[in-house]
Amino acid sequence: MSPRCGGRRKNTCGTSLHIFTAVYGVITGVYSLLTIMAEDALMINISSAPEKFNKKTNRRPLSTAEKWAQKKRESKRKTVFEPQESSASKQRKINQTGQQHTHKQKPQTPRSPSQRSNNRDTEENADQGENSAAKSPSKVKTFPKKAPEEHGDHGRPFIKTSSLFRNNPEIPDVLSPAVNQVKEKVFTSNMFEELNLHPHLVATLHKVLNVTSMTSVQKKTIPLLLSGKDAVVRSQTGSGKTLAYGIPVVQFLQGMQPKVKRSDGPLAVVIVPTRELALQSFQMFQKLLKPFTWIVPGVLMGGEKRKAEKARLRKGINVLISTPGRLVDHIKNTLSIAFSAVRWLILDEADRTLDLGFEKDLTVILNALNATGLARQNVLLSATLTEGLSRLASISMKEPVTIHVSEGSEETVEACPQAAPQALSDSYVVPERLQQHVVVVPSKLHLVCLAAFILAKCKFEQRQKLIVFISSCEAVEFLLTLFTAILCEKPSTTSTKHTSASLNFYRLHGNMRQEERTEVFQEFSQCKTGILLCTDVAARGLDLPQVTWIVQYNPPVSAVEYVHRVGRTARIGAQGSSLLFLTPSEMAFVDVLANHNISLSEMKMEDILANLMKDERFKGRGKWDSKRSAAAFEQEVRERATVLQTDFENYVHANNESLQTAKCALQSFLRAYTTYPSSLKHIFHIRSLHLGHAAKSFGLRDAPQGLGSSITTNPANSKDSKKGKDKAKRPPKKLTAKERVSNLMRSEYLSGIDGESKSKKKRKKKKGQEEEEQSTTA
Ligand SMILES: Nc1ncnc2c1ncn2[C@@H]1O[C@H](COP(=O)(O)OP(=O)(O)OP(=O)(O)O)[C@@H](O)[C@H]1O
Repeated sequence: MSPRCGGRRKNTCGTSLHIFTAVYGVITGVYSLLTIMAEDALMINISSAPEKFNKKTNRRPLSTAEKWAQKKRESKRKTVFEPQESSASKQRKINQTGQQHTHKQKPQTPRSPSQRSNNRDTEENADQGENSAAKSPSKVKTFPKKAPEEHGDHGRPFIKTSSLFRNNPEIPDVLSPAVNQVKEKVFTSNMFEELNLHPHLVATLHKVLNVTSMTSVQKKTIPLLLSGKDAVVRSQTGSGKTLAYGIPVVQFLQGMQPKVKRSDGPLAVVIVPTRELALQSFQMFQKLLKPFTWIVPGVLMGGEKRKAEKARLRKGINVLISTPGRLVDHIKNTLSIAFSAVRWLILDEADRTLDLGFEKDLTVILNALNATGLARQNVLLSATLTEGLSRLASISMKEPVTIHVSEGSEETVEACPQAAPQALSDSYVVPERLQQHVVVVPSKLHLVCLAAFILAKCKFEQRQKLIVFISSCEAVEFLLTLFTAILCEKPSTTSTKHTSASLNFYRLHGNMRQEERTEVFQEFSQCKTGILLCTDVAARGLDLPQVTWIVQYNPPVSAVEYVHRVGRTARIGAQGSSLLFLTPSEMAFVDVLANHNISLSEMKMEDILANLMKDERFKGRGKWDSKRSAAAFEQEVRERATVLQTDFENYVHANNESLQTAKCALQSFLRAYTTYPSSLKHIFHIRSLHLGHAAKSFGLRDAPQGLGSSITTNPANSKDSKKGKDKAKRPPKKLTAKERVSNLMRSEYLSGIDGESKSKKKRKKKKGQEEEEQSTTA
């Protein structure tokens, strides 16, 4: 080729290049404008109020008029798009925006498709860079880098996932130390007939309670108690401790001479920490006493009408089951309660009863019982015996025998007089067929991860029954409303594949009315599938049949509470699973559990989120088909998680009421977070929480203002502050850690008089005395 020709050609090429560049510029400009509109529409969608799904397309629709109107408004506020701007400077801007973006949603600079894809790459790279800089790559789990095809290059509408998946702390591998998990055999081959019980009692066990062979703890405890000894009993959750004390009490009472009369009053007193547990024990005694109609069981618990309880006490209750607070209430206010005949005192879940707030009540009860001077048998029971228990044992028992069901078989059951209960408290026993898991989830992703897990279990699997433990009553209420609104939504008519089961949510916490609590307890006991969102009020003793999963959405305050929570499943030899949610900063809790011989296996957050692929309601904006790459799959999962989170946020921000509920729930969560004991503060410290990320887990786009000050305020004072200006002006009372724990406990275990104001107590006392006077004169 000659240089001339070459030159001409060069010139021709140069001219063509100019024309091409101009045309390209126009096309790019138009294309960019269209894309901005599309992107803005997406942003509008993210921040707008929740809208109903379009059943045909299964998308969140946004009318063109809305898009344009919003676009116009947005364009006034936003930086004007400048097509002339060099891509390098635009990239700088984008990077700055990306760096500034923490948890505040800021107006975004519009970007061209290629810039958006670059930005996505940059954001991902930045995140991965941060991660890898801090941690060795082998230990760090990150989402795979996106393939270019997922970045909008195929014209897929773009979903902004960055705020949910960006700037999260890294997730190190869980290294659960190997432990020698202690095992207890649940059943023995021995039958109840061998115990020389009343034949009607044995028949009742067979026919009414449907039990034939004894469990290990029953085999050891029943004969010991029948021999008249005091006992401290520890055996794993769901091993039959209730019958272990119920059978000897009934056997003893039915054989009493002269025959028991109602007018004898209480002969056995059973103290349990929660109302539901009181109800459960009462129902068990009702069944056991069926053939012995002259012995009357009765229950007293907070939330019930005192007047009715008094009337029943006056008529006579022989086996009295009560929560500590309500019994103290009656001891102080009801003249007709007399303990002169009491022969048995049972403290079920004794260590919990001893928890802050109940020790005083227990002292009042013990003093009232001791005043009669009658010989009495005392029994303390729990799956976990703690230090406080030895103190109680020493003041309330005579030479107690400690029963500890240990590894192997019934032969290894130990009965050692005077054994110090705390010697047994280092390693806890969990049911052998319980599969324990832990998942490490950054705060921001907590909400979608829980939702994905619930959908996976209760929507796409058969006959699953879940209990989800949450740290505060307000958070339970909030999640119930949110999940009911978003997860229970009617599925698309176009996809019938995975939409058979509907989700049934229940809730249980200490701020509910008693009738409601009882109703929920009964309903959830009987249901075949459902999700119970609850506080620790349901952690102890409750025997809810066929629970398949325990989810600890907020970590427990101790290893002891962990054991009791997971103990709501895998009961009496059945199978069950548990899942503990931890944030990366809370991972050391795994070691705390390992110190008590509890070992967990890891479940991956990504695997849980991947369950969203089964739910077409949350699908991303592009066309998804299963033949695409693993990275595309990962991206689709992220998009679905973002769609779900967006739905949550839209719901929360739709009106002031839902916004306040979310803020209140976040506040109570933070308040609960301050109540971890000092021994665990290095793991669960309020300072290690990222408030913005925590806010996201309550569907809030920002951390509300003034959170820090409100979480140190006494919640009990909040009502007072509304009463008058003077009170509101007073600086909030700073509480000690102990007071804060105590407040929390009272709200969870409200048992009648706890937590009431002094004036209210006074009024009730006066009313009680009046009633008493009336009834004695009548
Ligand atoms: N010998 C038995 N055979 C079969 N089932 C039994 C037997 N004893 C008790 N059960 C059943 O086992 C379940 C668990 O019993 P229970 O609630 O007494 O356990 P627990 O040890 O008190 O548990 P937790 O420590 O959680 O309070 C109950 O449904 C009970 O009816």
